[in-house]
Amino acid sequence: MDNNNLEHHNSNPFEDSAASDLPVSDSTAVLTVDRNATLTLGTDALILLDEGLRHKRTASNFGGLLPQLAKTTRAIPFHNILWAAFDDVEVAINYTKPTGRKAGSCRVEQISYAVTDKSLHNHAKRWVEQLLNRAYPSNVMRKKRIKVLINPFGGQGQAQKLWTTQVEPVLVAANCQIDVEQTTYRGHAIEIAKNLDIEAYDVVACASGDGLPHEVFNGLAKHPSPRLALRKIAVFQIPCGSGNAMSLNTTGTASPSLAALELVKAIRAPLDLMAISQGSEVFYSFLSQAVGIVAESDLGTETLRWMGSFRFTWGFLVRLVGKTIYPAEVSMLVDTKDKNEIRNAYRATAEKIEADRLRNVLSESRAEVLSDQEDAQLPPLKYGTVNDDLPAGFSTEDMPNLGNFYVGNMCLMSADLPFFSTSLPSDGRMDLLTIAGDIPSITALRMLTSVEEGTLINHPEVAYQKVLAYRIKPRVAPTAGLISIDGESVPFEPFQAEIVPQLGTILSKYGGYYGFDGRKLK
Ligand SMILES: Nc1ncnc2c1ncn2[C@@H]1O[C@H](COP(=O)(O)OP(=O)(O)OP(=O)(O)O)[C@@H](O)[C@H]1O
Repeated sequence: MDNNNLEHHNSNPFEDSAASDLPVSDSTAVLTVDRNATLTLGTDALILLDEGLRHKRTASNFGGLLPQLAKTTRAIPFHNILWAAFDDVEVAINYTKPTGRKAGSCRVEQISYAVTDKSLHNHAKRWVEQLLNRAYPSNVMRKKRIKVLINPFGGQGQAQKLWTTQVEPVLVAANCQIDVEQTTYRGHAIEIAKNLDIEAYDVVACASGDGLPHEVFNGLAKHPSPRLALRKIAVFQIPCGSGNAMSLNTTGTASPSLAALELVKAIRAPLDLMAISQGSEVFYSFLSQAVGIVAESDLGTETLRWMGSFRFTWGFLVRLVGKTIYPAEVSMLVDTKDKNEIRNAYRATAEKIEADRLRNVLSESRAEVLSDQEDAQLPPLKYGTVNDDLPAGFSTEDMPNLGNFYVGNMCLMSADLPFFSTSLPSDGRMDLLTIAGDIPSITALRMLTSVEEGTLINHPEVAYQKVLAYRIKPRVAPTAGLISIDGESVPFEPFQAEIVPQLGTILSKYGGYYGFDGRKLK
């Protein structure tokens, strides 16, 4: 059963239905503790059977004055269990409990029971280890060593508070080793990642928007052993910014506390990065590049921050309906432009990964260390820079009516907007879509609904292709538009991008995909 479903089904933790989960025949799964309680390792959850702890206020016991013994059962999904220990006196279990509307957040709780019967101590020790094995399947790293970077200005200044109240307690309760640093200037995260002791950490977690992960990938790329640094250190976002696409794609949530749980439980996965060449610079993008409507919606709506994530949708709508165009010359090295092929391949991959994920057999498809054949340095650009002659194999198209040029390496670009539904973290390709700017307004409005459903690819007016590289030259004056790379503004000048397969590493709840259900593409 999906852990998520389990969480929802058991939103009332004292639900008796969980009792059917008990594997009564396996005595090693059961630990009897004091107060006549039993703790049992079920299929997906720890089942707690505790008698006589609840004093109910009912008419029959004089409004609670007489204690009423009630048999109670609590199910705690293994996924929510952060840590367990037995110290020869007590078994203590830390876990997260769903809280908030629609369980949109969680908080740390602890249960503890004494085991006074000494003859049970050896069994208690083994039982706790079994519980930890279920809470942390073999593909999930325990006690991660995490470098935490906090952008004090992230999310309109909320990041530090969100970290302290919602995230740190989860990581502490999971016995993670944490080392916290606030960024003090723009670009600070690049410096920190560049100088990171990569043997001392497993993860860099950014309590920020998408800006800090972008800097961390680029900082690791400047490390003395860049390829090893990008391979060994997993980059993670704790959603504390205004744009939290990375977290939405890798954890399925923009709630800092729920993302913290995924930081504890997610598995490592390779991520393709995109090498961007613009002017004399070369840097890496992990998320997206946009020219035209999306860039304007993202970057040109700062004054509408009060709208929250809706400002993006609003900006998009205004520009779509206004039929804004951004003429450009686009050259692409296309892998496939056959939408059927793209959809079918995605569906097959997503189904396989999801099935493995539910059976906990997903594991990182790549060694954590570089092999002898692999170079420790960054791979050279395959297609040169934007200043070189166009390499062979690129097809060039003049797009005088271009409205939207959007390239993605992840599925969701903001909450509920899966622009790139067929995107995969490491398929060695970028998803590139173009839409003319002068389409009828009614078509534009329909497209917006399709974006929300993840079916934008299905529109005949949308060109959707998987590409290995591209170059775009905007044909309007340099002051005429905006270009957004990973949500940050770059000069309105030609640039070139190429995919660098599996260069980076992330922690992801979904492993090799972003959780988008391929059946929705029909
Ligand atoms: N102390 C600081 N002072 C100024 N800028 C900072 C500081 N720390 C980080 N930054 C910069 O803030 C930028 C945005 O960061 P981030 O994405 O984490 O936040 P955000 O709330 O989503 O903001 P935005 O909407 O501006 O992208 C990054 O480019 C980063 O370099």
